Amino acid sequence: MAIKFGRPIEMRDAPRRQAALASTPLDLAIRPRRNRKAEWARRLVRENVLTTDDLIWPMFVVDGHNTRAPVVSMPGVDRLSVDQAVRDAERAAKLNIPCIALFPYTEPSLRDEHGSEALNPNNLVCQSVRAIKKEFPEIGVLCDVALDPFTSHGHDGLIEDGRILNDETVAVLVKQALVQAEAGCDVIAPSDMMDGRVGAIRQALDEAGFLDVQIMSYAAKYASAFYGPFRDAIGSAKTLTGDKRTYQMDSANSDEALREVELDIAEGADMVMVKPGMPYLDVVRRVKDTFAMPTFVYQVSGEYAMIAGAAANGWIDGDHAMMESLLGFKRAGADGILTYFAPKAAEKLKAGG
Ligand SMILES: NCc1[nH]cc(CCC(=O)O)c1CC(=O)O
Ligand SMILES: [Mg+2]
Repeated sequence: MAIKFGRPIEMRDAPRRQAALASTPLDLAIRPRRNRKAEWARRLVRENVLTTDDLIWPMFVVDGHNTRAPVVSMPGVDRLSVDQAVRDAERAAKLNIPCIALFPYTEPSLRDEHGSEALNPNNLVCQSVRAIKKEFPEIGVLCDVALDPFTSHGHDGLIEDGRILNDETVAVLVKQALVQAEAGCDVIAPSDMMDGRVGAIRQALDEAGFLDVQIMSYAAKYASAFYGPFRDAIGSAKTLTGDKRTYQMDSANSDEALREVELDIAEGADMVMVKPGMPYLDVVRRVKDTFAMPTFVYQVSGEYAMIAGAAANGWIDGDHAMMESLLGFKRAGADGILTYFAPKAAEKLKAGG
C-alpha cells in the first residue's frame, strides 16, 4: 500500500460511505488500536515517562512567621514565611523532589530603583536558603537571579531614561549571584535576559571559589503574558512600568532561541531553560535536538493558573490535565520541569500515577 502519513493512494476514490455502513469487518492488516487495548499493553509501548526526578518546585517566600498567604491568581499556591518554606522543603525532601526554587515577595518599603535589597546577604531569599540547607542539606536549592522582586519599577535591570541598561545590570547581577552562593545556593538561575550575564557570573563564582555552584540559565525566555500571576505573587504586577520586550524574546522567534542558548552554553551554563512551557514546546524540542544539553522548561504561573483555575471551576479534570501537561514537556525533550504542580504531581506519582 502506498502510504506516507496521508491517505493511501489506493483509497483516494474508495466508496467510504459504503465501507462505513458495511457490517462485514474491514480488511485491515494494521490496526493501531491493538496496542491500546488494555492498560498493560499501553504501558508496554509507552514512549515517555514522567518521574519525580524531573521536578523542580518553585516557592514564594515572604516576611513573617508561621505565615501562608494565598496567591489569589494561583489557586493552591501560598507565599510562605521562612519557617513555612522549611516545612515545604521537608515535604519536598519526603517526596524525593530533587530541587526547589525560591522567589521573594519583597516589602515595598525595601524596593528601590536599583534593587539594592538583592545584594543584602540577609534578604529573604538568603535567609530561606540558609534555613533550608541547614535542615535539609540533601535537597537542591535554586535561586533566581534578576532584580525585578527588588526594584520599585518592577524591571529585571537598572533603568536610565526609560532604557534597561545591560552591562551595568550585569555588574549588579554578578554581586547578587555571589550573595546567593555565599548563602549556600546550589544552582544560580539568571532569569534577567541581559546579554553576557552567564559568562560574567561564571567567572565571578569561580574566582570566589564557588567552582561547584551550577548555572541554569533562563536562556530562551520570552516576553509573555503568562507571567501575570507570578508578578502578583512577588508584588511587581502593579508597579511594573511598561513591558519587558527589550530584553525578553519575541514570541515569534525560535531560530533566535538557538542563538541565545548557544551563547549561554559557550559562556558556561551547565543547564539551559526554555520559558514559558506549553506555548513553546517546539523550542524545547529544537534546543534539545540541537545542543543535547540538560534542557529544562518552566511551566509558568499563567499556565498553572489556567489549569488550576479551570479545575477549580469543574471545567476540566485538574489532575489529568496536570499530568498530561507535564508529560507533554517530556515528550518535547525536556529533562526537567519547573512547575508549581511539583508537590501534587510527586504525590500522584508516589501513589502509582
Ligand atoms: N525575572 C523574574 C522572573 N523569574 C521567573 C518569572 C516568571 C515565572 C512564572 O510566571 O511562574 C519571572 C517573571 C518575569 O520575567 O516577569
Ligand atoms: Mg542571552
